Amino acid sequence: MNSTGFEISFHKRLQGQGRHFELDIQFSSTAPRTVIHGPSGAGKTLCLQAIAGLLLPDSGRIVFAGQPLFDSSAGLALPARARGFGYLFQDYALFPHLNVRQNIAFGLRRGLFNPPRAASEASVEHWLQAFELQPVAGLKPAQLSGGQRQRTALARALAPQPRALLLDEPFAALDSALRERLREELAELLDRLAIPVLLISHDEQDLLRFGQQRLLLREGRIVEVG
Ligand SMILES: Nc1ncnc2c1ncn2[C@@H]1O[C@H](COP(=O)(O)OP(=O)(O)OP(=O)(O)O)[C@@H](O)[C@H]1O
Repeated sequence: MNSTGFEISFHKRLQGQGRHFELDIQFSSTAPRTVIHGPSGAGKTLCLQAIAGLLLPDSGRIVFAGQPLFDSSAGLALPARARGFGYLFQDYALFPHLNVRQNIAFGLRRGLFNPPRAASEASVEHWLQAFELQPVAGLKPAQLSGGQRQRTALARALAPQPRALLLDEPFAALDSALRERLREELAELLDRLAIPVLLISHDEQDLLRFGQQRLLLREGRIVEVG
């Protein structure tokens, strides 16, 4: 039994517009940082969504830290909010009508942890400071730079103290200079937080920086583990 990382084995068939796509995912991981990489269209985002609870597999098991989150044979499918993961979407999915502070606070009010108001405010201030977002705390996402948007989304994912972080191409929306800087910043931050990370990317540099364990995904299957 792997009681610290992911134990994943599931199947999902998606059908749409005369095409179909099959995901048949099997891996287990104990490394603090795992990268799933592979070409565009390989199924990386769908795989991460299934682990997060945003996509329901047809069958199989998804276990984290020894706890089953999905088990088709037992009729178990925990909803996303009960899985305790922080999730960073490829386009960050910030709420456009909320400012930076409100975006970060959102997960605290709605989340599993539901802390008292004072603790929630302290946590938001902590993350504003940690990511140097105080000067833009009152701005809406459309008024932010790419890097500020990414840091806001990361702060929102981290504020509820998730037990693991799921990152979908965290640097893809950034220009190359900023991408390198934020990659370094995030790697250092994650070292300090000691929180398990599952990251998907098709960028070789992400693989080098984050890929303690590397899983190559092709056509819906993990074909290489390194
Ligand atoms: N609802 C759906 N119905 C049918 N096929 C789908 C559906 N959603 C995604 N797909 C297909 O599944 C495949 C995998 O998509 P996915 O977004 O997971 O790829 P990816 O590896 O994350 O790609 P990228 O690196 O470009 O983001 C694609 O071919 C996509 O067209």
